[in-house]
Amino acid sequence: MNLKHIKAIAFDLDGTLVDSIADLAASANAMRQALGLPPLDAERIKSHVGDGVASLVHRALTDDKDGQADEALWAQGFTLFIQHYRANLTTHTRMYPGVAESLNLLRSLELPLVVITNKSHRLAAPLLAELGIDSAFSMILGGDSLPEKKPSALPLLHAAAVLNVKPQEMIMVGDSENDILCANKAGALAVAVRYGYRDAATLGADLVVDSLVDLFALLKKSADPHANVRM
Ligand SMILES: O=C(O)COP(=O)(O)O
Ligand SMILES: [Mg+2]
Repeated sequence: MNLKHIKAIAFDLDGTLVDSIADLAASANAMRQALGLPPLDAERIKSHVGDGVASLVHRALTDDKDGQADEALWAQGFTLFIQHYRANLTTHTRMYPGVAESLNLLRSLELPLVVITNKSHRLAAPLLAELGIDSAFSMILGGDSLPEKKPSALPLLHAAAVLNVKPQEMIMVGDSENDILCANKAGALAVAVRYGYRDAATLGADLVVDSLVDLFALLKKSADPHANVRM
């Protein structure tokens, strides 16, 4: 695929734009403590992140990736988690190195930028606002914005339709299998970041980058009429 044809870029949030593990782990452990459960390791909680808050609460209560907590316990846990996390979206959460700079650079290429996350919209939007980068994005799709979330192609297809571009003209940048599957099913270019919550080398992305600055450099080069960048 030639990067010259790229007309819009979608970004995953957790593990791609921001490192949110410390705050997610603190909220999961505050929930566990309120329910009389011992704390879990942040690394353990990291392995439970990626399919949205409802699923994280099940996994954090059972400490099992496929675990389903009892319905009443889950409902209590969900409320406790959201209360704590809403108040601590950016206590420790920061952008990864190069993110703020690359968003500005990418905007200079006049490409619309969107966020497609499995986090609830009501958490994702204020998180981006607190970090001062919400205005970089023309759309923020949360895991609860549409009937299906990643790994479904729906959020990416929806973004493409709203932006009036073909999914094949979009890049999805992410850190997990959900992002790559979403991109593949939509027909978009799948780019993985090496620093995220999963091992990027195993995801089967079309391209793996060390930083979003590298992605900008590739796009800029391919926009140069004298360059011939193919991947
Ligand atoms: O909140 C999650 O579970 C993961 O969110 P992400 O899709 O931004 O990685
Ligand atoms: Mg992610």
